Amino acid sequence: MAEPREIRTRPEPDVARDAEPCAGTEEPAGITVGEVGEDRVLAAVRAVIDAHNAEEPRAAGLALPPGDDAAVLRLASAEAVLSTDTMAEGQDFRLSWWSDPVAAGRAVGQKAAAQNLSDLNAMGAEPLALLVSCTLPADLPLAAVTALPEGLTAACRAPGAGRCVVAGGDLGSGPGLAVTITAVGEPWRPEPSAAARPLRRDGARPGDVLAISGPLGRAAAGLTLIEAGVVAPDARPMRGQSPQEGLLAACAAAQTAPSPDLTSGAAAVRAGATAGLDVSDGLLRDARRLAAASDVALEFDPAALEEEVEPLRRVAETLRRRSQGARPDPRAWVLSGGEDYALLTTFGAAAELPEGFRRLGTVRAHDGAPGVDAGGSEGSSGWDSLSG
Ligand SMILES: Nc1ncnc2c1ncn2[C@@H]1O[C@H](COP(=O)(O)OP(=O)(O)OP(=O)(O)O)[C@@H](O)[C@H]1O
Ligand SMILES: Cc1ncc(C[n+]2csc(CCOP(=O)(O)O)c2C)c(N)n1
Ligand SMILES: [Mg+2]
Repeated sequence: MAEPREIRTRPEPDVARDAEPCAGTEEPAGITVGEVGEDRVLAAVRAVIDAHNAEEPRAAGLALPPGDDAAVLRLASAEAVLSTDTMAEGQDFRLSWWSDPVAAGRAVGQKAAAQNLSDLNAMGAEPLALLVSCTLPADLPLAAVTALPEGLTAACRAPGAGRCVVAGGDLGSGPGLAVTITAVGEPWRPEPSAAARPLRRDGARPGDVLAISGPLGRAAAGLTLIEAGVVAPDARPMRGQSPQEGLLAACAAAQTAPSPDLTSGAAAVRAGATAGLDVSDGLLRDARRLAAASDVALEFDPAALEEEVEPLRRVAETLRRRSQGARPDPRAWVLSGGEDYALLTTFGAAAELPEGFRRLGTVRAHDGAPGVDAGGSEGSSGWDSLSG
């Protein structure tokens, strides 16, 4: 019989098994997925997903719900927008960050959904369905797996994603927890009678304004804070906290359960954005991708970058005080941290930036090769999914 895997302060298995049942199932707390087997894990997962899919307007979009070899989705548009992304234990999160398997499962589910929803948002598309494939170690507590769809469906209830169903998935076993999501969407229209126009990376033109839709560097700061044991992974900003504790909690939340603004893609399309992508691998690395696709140079405004870095200097200061030997670099968090899921966008010079967008710089013609000018920090590499 497989022992439940180490999730920091998890109770001793025999004690846990006599305790309250696992949420949403009749199983004792602490029982593992290997002990209950595929059918019972699937039943627990489906209970959460089916309840989510049954609510209007989502139910109206599912012509055939999960349960057959594939689901059938109703599309209004002639074009679908497709994206996929994997989150793997060790590379994207550590289960050892959490003491509670339910909190761990919820956060992993929310982040896996959020990073995929962010990619659709970055295409100017409305998310309609997710397919969720899970690799589960046999010794993972069932409670963590039941919590996964709770995190997924919570992410789908964010403004901008309200029509998104979970159309199915797959369960398999392997040495580490991994969640792969495929997301399906439809491009937003600038206005009801206009043709759909996905937000691509290749439309930036010299003279355009470069803008960003959300905070930068927080997820990277959160990763450092959590790894140093300075902030708990489930810390969340709350009323009554000091502004500094609230900021530290916002960094933890940005890392473990990001909630990108999923209305920003539609807003960018309506405001006539010329190009856009979401910042997942670091501002400069992703900006270089946009510059290369559009064959332009992106010039960052030093004062605008400083505004992003400034609040994180206070985070770095707390980290230095509370964790001996820590050498945080708040500028590197902003420029190359990654996992921000903010929308980096370009607009024509005359366009009014939509609410929530801040100006970051200017698009210029390049003098030889596309690239970015960030006041001497251009060498910063960002995240590489194979070499870290
Ligand atoms: N194994 C693969 N097979 C086919 N296409 C791939 C594969 N891996 C990546 N791609 C394609 O390469 C492009 C860039 O991939 P990348 O993962 O960098 O996309 P992204 O969504 O911007 O990044 P992130 O994963 O950080 O969100 C995407 O269009 C993606 O579909
Ligand atoms: C344990 C642990 N180690 C490192 C990181 C940092 N990290 C992981 S993926 C990624 C970029 C986006 O990836 P992708 O392009 O695959 O979506 C970054 C910056 C983390 N979150 N947890
Ligand atoms: Mg992306």
